[in-house]
Parts: sequence; C-alpha cells; structure tokens
Amino acid sequence: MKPKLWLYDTTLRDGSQAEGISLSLNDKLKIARQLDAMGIPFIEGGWPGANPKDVQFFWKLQEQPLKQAEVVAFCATRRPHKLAAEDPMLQGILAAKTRWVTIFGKSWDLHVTESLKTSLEENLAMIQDSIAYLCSQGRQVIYDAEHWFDGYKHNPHYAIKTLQSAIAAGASWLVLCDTNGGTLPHEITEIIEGIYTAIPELNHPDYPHLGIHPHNDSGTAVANAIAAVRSGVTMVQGTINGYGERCGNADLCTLIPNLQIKLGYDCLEQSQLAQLTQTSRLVSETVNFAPEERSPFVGRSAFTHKAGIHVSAVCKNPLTYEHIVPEAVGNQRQIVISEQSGISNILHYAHKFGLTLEKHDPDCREILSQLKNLEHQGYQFEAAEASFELMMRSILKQRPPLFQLQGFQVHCNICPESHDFSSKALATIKVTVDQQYLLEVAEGNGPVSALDRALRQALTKFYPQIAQFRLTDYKVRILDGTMGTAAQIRVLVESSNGQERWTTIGVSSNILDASYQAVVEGIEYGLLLQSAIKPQITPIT
Ligand SMILES: CC(=O)SCCNC(=O)CCNC(=O)[C@H](O)C(C)(C)COP(=O)(O)OP(=O)(O)OC[C@H]1O[C@@H](n2cnc3c(N)ncnc32)[C@H](O)[C@@H]1OP(=O)(O)O
Ligand SMILES: CC(=O)C(=O)O
Repeated sequence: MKPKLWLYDTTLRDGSQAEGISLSLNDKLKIARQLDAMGIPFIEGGWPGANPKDVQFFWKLQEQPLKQAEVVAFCATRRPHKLAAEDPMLQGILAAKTRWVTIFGKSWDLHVTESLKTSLEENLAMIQDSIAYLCSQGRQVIYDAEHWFDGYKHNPHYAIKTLQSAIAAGASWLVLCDTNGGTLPHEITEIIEGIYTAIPELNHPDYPHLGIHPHNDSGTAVANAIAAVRSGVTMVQGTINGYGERCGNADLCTLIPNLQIKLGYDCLEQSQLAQLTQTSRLVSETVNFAPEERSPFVGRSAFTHKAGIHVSAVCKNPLTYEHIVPEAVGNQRQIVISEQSGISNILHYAHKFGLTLEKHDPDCREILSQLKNLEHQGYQFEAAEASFELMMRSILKQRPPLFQLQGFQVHCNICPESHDFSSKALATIKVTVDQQYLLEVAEGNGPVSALDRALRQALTKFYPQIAQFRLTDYKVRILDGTMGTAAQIRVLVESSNGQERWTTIGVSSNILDASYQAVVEGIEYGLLLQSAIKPQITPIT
C-alpha cells in the first residue's frame, strides 16, 4: 500500500455553489453524517459568516459532533488594508469553533490587481496575516491557493511568493486550486515539479504538505487530481458526484476508487469504500438531482451488461468485462435484455424468473428471435421486464389466458364551444372469462383511464386481488415522429400492488391499442406475482 492520502470533501461548500443546488440545514447535516460514516477525514462544511445557514450548521455540529471527521470552516483572507483580528469573516470562522479552517487567497497577479484592486505586496500581507492570526487563535490552517495554476503560468515568481507567505505564516497544507478548471494533466505534473524545485523545503516532512482542488471545466478534474497525487500531493479535494461551481469539481466517487483500487493509495477502509454507491445516491437524492446512470463506479449502468457477447463472457467470468468487482464500491452487476442480446441473456433471465431453460432447448432460440422481432417493431423490454417474462412464459407454455377479449369501444365527448373539457371518457368492454360473457361500462378522466376501469370491473369478479393493483405511471413515446399521426407509439405502464412495482409495454400505431396491451399485461403480471392464476386455469397444451 502506498502512503496515506487525505480526502477532503467540499460537497457542502463548493458543491453548494453548483447551479440548481440549494441545501437546507438538515440536508447539510445529513450529508455530513454520511461522509463521516464513510470515513472522509476532512469535511468542508461551509462559509460561516457568508450566510446564516452555514453559521447554524457549525453550531449544530458543536452540539452533536461528527464521529471521526474534522469539519472545516471556510473563508477568504482578510480584506485589503484591514487588520486580520478585526475582519468580520475571520471572526466568523473562529466562532465556528472548528480545529481546522481553510482560507483562500489569491495566487494570480491578475486577480490581485483586477479583483481585489490592491497591490501585489498587500495581497502577500493578507495571506500571511490571515493565516498567522488564525494559527495564533489555535487553528490548524489549510491554505487554498486560488487560481494557483493560472497564476503560476502567468507569473511563476509571484505565485511562488504567495505560497512562501502561507508557509511563513504557519499553514499546515497548501492546496493548489485549478479554480477555472483549464489546466491539463501534463501541466499539473510540470507545475508541481516547478514548486518542489522553487521551494525544496516542501520535501521535508515538517513543512506544509501539498493538496489539489481541481475544477472540471476541461473534463479533466479527476485526471488532474491523479496527476497531482502522482507528483507528490497528499490531499485531494473534491465533491460527491462532482457537484460544484460551473462544471463542478473532481468527482470523489470516481477519484477515490481510482486512487485506492487502481493506484494502491490508502484512502478509506474497504468497508467504507463499499459505501460509495450508497453515498452517491443519498447525495443526489438530497440535492434533488437525478442520479447520473453512467457515472463510473457508482452509476446504475457502471456494471450493467447488455451486449450478448459481453453477457456470455461475464457469466463465465466477470473479469472479462469488468474492471473491478462492483461490490468493492457498493454497486452491483446487472444484465439487461434487448435486440443486442444472445442466448446468454435469455438464460440469465430464465434463471431470474425461476424458469427452467437449457441452452440447446429450441425454445431458447424462439424467445431470442421473438425478442429481436418485437424490438424491431418498437418494443423495448429493457424497460419492461414484466412483459418480457410474460412473453417467455407464452413460448414456454406457462402463460394461461386470463380472459378472451371480444372487443372494446372508447368514446370521448369534447365540446369546445361550451368550453366543457371536463366530461368523462366512456369505455365499453366485452370479455369472456371462464366461458362467461361479460359486458362492462366505465367512465374515466381520459380514454385510457376509462378502459382500465372497465377492464378491471370485468376481471375483478374473477380475480378479486386486482382491486389492490394501481397504475402508478404511464409513459407514451412516439417512435418515428416523421410519420406524423401514423407513427408507432410505445406505451409503458408501471403498476404496483403496494409492495412491488412492475412495468409492462405495448406498441401500436393506435395509442389505445398500445395502452390496452400494456394495461392488460400489467394486470396479468400482478396476478402472476401473487401466483393467483395457476390454481384456476390449466396450462395450454
Ligand atoms: C474560488 C471560490 O469558489 S471561493 C468561494 C466563493 N464562494 C462564495 O462566494 C459563496 C459565498 N459568498 C458570499 O456569500 C458573498 O460573496 C460574501 C459574503 C463572501 C461577500 O459578499 P459581499 O461583501 O457582498 O461582496 P461581493 O460578493 O460582492 O464581492 C466579493 C468581495 O470579496 C473580495 N475577495 C475575493 N477574494 C478575496 C480574498 N481571497 N480575500 C479577501 N477578499 C476577497 C472581492 O474583492 C470583493 O471585494 P469588494 O466588494 O471590495 O470588491
Ligand atoms: C477555493 C476554490 O474553491 C477554488 O479555488 O476553486
């Protein structure tokens, strides 16, 4: 194992700077406790003094401290030509009563003259005074060198002087920020080598250590962090799911497994690393962003196998198409079915559905061929496993008919002249169940709802369990928009019995026909789940 790397999470501070994120105090506390449980050693909680929520966050953690993590308060250096001891922001981070504080200062001369509107000498004094003051108050200081790489590229001599000011004042860490996210990995390596050449004392263990805070504007934040670590940096800053200002920060969910599993650095215990997927999902749920399915390591698709060649090999040995064991990061392997499938996908699903099927059984080829033909017509079974199971059972002669449809009609009465759009749709359905003929009529808010009700009305008499089923989602997609109203339509219906959910599919050029297929299969699958059909109806021979 290589040396210890210090992980520094800034989801609660830089992550909150992401467009669309607005965390409540409770959200912040929930995320902090999860990061703590996962073993992250440094958690940047916010900027106390910048807003009341962040002040309260640190109060709350004084009342109920984290178990192992150092919670860090964040702030800027003092204002130009003011005393550090009188700076309200520095008083704000002292009031947060954390052992560690992070302050950011300017490394790029452009920022000193354009943004701070002060002299290069005064900026050095701002860095030095602020750090020295915080150290005098018993704090350990992490110095974030804002715009470090851009500053070094434009004026290396001055950028180095800013670090020397932080060292002289007693900073424990010097964190090199790629604030605008424009730096590439090879530049990171060259510039860090330049720092060690200019300040050779940094090789000494008693001197401050280096860290990295990369932004992702070039899509290279994780690569830049890895390059920095390989150049000797021992603290990496990032956020869960890469949330942060503009294009975000280094995504710790990608960075940590790469550093630990691929490069052998000591970041977290194995059991903590296995909480990564759960943490990623908790944070995305808390910030109310849809989880990114294709995220490396933690995304739902990260270990999902679709192509037949892949599935065939993975079933023999997962190493063939997986770069790590999914469970190492708390994720899991999935296999999906589609027109890209081969026999291996079918066998996997037969096993999953508890159906007996052998590789050389002709039914296997028949199922595969029907799957591919139906997908060609517009079905997408990946999203509707329940319909796929029913299709498999049909071919395997394990799908007794629920009823025979004799026909249905749906009427909608829309009267724009009277501005009355509220009248209900009416459906009439004729079915035969167990040789009994039934005619049912029902109203609904729309045609699909009326049809669903009429069908349930008829079937509930024979299958009372149907009363518990609910249609929980209904999605329509036009498959070939250029065909106008003649286009094929795909309908996905999600149903639930209160405990489980399942999705069924219908495809037709007629939206009612497509909806009917999906609704009927939804009911049928619900009954199958409760094994309610089997005792009543004898299998087809
Ligand atoms: C690279 C980063 O992401 S650093 C973190 C950035 N995060 C945030 O800005 C979020 C929280 N920020 C805030 O709530 C507010 O901006 C505050 C409370 C910090 C400041 O608000 P205001 O006093 O109204 O100032 P405003 O936001 O307009 O401008 C920022 C000021 O900070 C100054 N400043 C910027 N960096 C530094 C620094 N390292 N040291 C000292 N002052 C700084 C700017 O020069 C500017 O000063 P000016 O008003 O004299 O021109
Ligand atoms: C400090 C910080 O967030 C940055 O420089 O990007």
